[in-house]
Amino acid sequence: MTRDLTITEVRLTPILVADPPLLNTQGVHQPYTPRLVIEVVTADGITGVGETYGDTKYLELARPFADKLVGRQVSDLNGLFTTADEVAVDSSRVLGQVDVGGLRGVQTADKLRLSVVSGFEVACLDALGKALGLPVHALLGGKVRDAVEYSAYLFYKWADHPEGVPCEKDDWGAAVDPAGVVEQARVFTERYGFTSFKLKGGVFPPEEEIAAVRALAAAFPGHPLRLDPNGAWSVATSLKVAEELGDVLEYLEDPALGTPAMAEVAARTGVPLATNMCVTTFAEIKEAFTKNAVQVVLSDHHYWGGLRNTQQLAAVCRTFGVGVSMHSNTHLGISLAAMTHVASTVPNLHHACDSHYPWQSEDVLTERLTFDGGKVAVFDAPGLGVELDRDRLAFLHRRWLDDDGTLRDRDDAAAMRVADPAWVTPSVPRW
Ligand SMILES: O=C([O-])C(=O)C[C@H](O)[C@@H](O)C(=O)[O-]
Ligand SMILES: [Mg+2]
Repeated sequence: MTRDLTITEVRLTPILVADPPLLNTQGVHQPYTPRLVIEVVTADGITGVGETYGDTKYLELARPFADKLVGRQVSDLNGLFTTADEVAVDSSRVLGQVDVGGLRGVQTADKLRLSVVSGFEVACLDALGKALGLPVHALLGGKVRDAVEYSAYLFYKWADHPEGVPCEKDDWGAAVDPAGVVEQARVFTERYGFTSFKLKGGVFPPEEEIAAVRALAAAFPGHPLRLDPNGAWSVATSLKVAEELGDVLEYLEDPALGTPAMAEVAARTGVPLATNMCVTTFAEIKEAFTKNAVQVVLSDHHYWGGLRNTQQLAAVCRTFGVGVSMHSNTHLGISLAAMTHVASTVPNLHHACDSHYPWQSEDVLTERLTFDGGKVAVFDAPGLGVELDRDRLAFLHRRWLDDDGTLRDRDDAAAMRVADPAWVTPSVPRW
């Protein structure tokens, strides 16, 4: 049977999804965070879905990009990149800018484009898979595992967003000390069966975060542990933490900011270093790998440009003997499905991937994805194997429409200022 894979329509739906008060070195998560849901429709009436960042700068690019795709084939995945290059990026969005205050490294025009392309690539792969009756992992060459392991992503957290701020309540409670962190980890294991743990650090002075990791090690002996202060420490502080926690850490994630500082730390500790901050583009690989600055790259299909670029990154890492795993920030089930498909095809994935999904009480799918024993089973249904819940999508879009603009761009420092008007983004190194 021949199929008409021509794209006849692209729908873009920006939404705001509930987010708990999770703390990081920049500040705190807003009560609602923007995401963009992308749908591509083919001449045969097949719809593919994708998801990416929904902040204004991404929407500004996604709209003209979407217009250019009408009339093209969903199978023309390579063409997405050349088409994206034709869309102008407002230089004020990228010059001297960093992503989410630096949490995802530098901001460049290319990275901005790739962050948009990734959502469309996933939507095209979903549509193509549905048209061919094949799961996305088959389009990527086939899965090498039937389930993908994720780690519990622990956060220091307030019980509630600041008083008076409209928000959705969550049932996780507060975690602002070692006992709270261990309790949160227990809930993660009970609800999802995770066996490895990552703590988002850079929030409290290093001694307190060392104590929290020590408490985790005592509560979960032998389980892989990670600590990620998002580059908040000096080289000296990073080395001190590495020395104190070296016996229990699987890796230390971005202890210090930038490749030269990471290389200095790496040269003086045996603890492996992971990053989603100094290697975030192909252009950054050469310096980091030749300086031996990182031992694990945390890929993220959103900003690396999609699932096939993630496979290419994994191949480069394999060539250099560098490990690979996955970074995550707030995302929904479409992206978790996409992450799981690509992760299932990467042979050299030796660490459990990060996922924020357990923190998201809201989704746009008819059925939430589930973790069993800390793993997500790889779907074998055509495409991504997920279905959009149009009522939920409309509800979350209505929230975005009703917002006066304050929540449409993620800003953890601004969210912190609601609780602490004197808060300024800490200069780095903070400790
Ligand atoms: O370094 C990381 O793993 C992240 O930046 C992940 C997320 O952005 C996390 O820090 C957050 O959302 O606060
Ligand atoms: Mg990180």
